Order: sequence, then C-alpha cells, then structure tokens
Amino acid sequence: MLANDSDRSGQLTAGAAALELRNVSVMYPDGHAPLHEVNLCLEPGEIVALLGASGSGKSTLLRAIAGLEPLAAGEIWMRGTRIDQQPVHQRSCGMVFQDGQLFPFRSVGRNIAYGLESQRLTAAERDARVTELLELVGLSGYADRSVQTLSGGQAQRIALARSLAPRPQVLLLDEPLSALDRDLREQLAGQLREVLQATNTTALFVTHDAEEASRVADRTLRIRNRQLAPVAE
Ligand SMILES: Nc1ncnc2c1ncn2[C@@H]1O[C@H](COP(=O)(O)OP(=O)(O)OP(=O)(O)O)[C@@H](O)[C@H]1O
Repeated sequence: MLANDSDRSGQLTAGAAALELRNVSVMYPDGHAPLHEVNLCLEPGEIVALLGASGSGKSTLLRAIAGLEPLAAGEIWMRGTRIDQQPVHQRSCGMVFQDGQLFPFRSVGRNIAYGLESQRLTAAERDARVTELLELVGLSGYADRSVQTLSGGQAQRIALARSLAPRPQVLLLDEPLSALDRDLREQLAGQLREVLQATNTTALFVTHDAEEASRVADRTLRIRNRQLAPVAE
C-alpha cells in the first residue's frame, strides 16, 4: 500500500505504510553522499533490521528519518503524511542509541516521563504510563532509582521504555545492544522483540550482527552501494 493514500485534509488513512522512503538521498556538506535514491516501506507493526559495513550509512539513514540530517533528494512519508519537511519534534519518531543517553540527573521514572511532558496528561496519568512502561521492560518498582545505579542492560531497557512512552509511530534503534556483553545481548534481543510486538511498534533496528538481526526483526535489509537490499534468510 502506498503512503500517499491520505485524504486532502491530511487525515491518516487505514492501510497506509507506517514509514515509506522514496528515492531518499543524503549528502554531507563535504560532498560525501552515503545514501543514494534509497527506497523503503515498513508496514504498521513491522520490525526491520538494518545491516551494513561500518561507514555504510546506517546511522545516517536513521538520522535522516528522524529529521536530524536534511535530505538532498526524495521524500519520507509516515501513515499517509509527508514528513520530510517537518522539524524533528513534529515527527513521531522515537530513538534509542547504543549508550542509552539517559539523563543522568533524572530518576528512572522521570527519564521515562520525559517525552510525556509536552503531552496534556495529568500527573496521575503520567505516573500510570511510567508504571506501565516499567512493567513492560521488566523493571517494575524502579521509578525512584537514580539512573546512575543501573547496569548496562537495565539502562538500555529504561532507554527503550523512555522512547516508547509517547507512543511513537516509528521507533529507530541504533545498535541499542552493542555495548552489552554477548550473553546479555542475546537475552535482551529476545526481550526487545517481545516488547516491540506487545506494543505493536513499527521499528527500524540497526545492528552489526546478522544473528541478532534475525532474532529481533521480521526481515533484514543491508546497505550496499548506497542503497538497501534484502538479506536472504
Ligand atoms: N557529519 C558528517 N559529515 C561528513 N561525513 C559524515 C558525517 N557523518 C557521517 N559521515 C560519513 O558518512 C558515512 C556513513 O556514516 P554512518 O555513521 O551513517 O555509518 P554507519 O553505517 O552507521 O557506520 P558504523 O557502523 O561504523 O556506525 C561514513 O563514511 C561517515 O564517515
């Protein structure tokens, strides 16, 4: 289903792709162009992994979708709305990074609540959402903990909870497990898939590890020659 089946008022249309890139190119100011006419379509709730050699443009692609890198050409659509001209804060994209990037001086609960502060929620509604998210990532009761007391795996689960709290239309994950040791990575890969499925989250997941990609995602793509190609099972 193409994403341009929105009606004239810009209303969302049932069946539109959760995320669609059409001929997207990115060029850095120095002339380096890691992405050239990239096409991608994610159905609602689909989890897609993205592999590629170091420097192939994986992070650049996520950053372009989030609005952190301008497009040299092409269009990005979410659920029938063109978003590539929208500023970062208006795009319904959550991001999770390799090192979590939690706010060190906020408690766990206030980290998770961060993306809810701009929403019109009562304090009770916000607390209830934080409790729900903590339960989802298996860390119930951690709301008042300092994030500086968390293990690496716990911190990544809180980063995931924080990114999911505002119910983003698309979640972008940039090697969220790669700073963890192998056993923990395998365990969290399974949990990550469970959490994304339980919340019916559409996700694009960057990893270096083909095995991890198949554990987390419904399908896997690879950046090669500045474009996306499917990876055979
Ligand atoms: N701000 C920038 N200005 C110029 N070139 C950049 C900039 N950011 C990234 N690049 C270049 O663009 C290419 C893609 O970088 P990117 O970080 O997207 O790769 P990656 O696939 O995520 O790599 P890795 O797996 O090592 O994290 C690289 O050659 C990189 O050097």
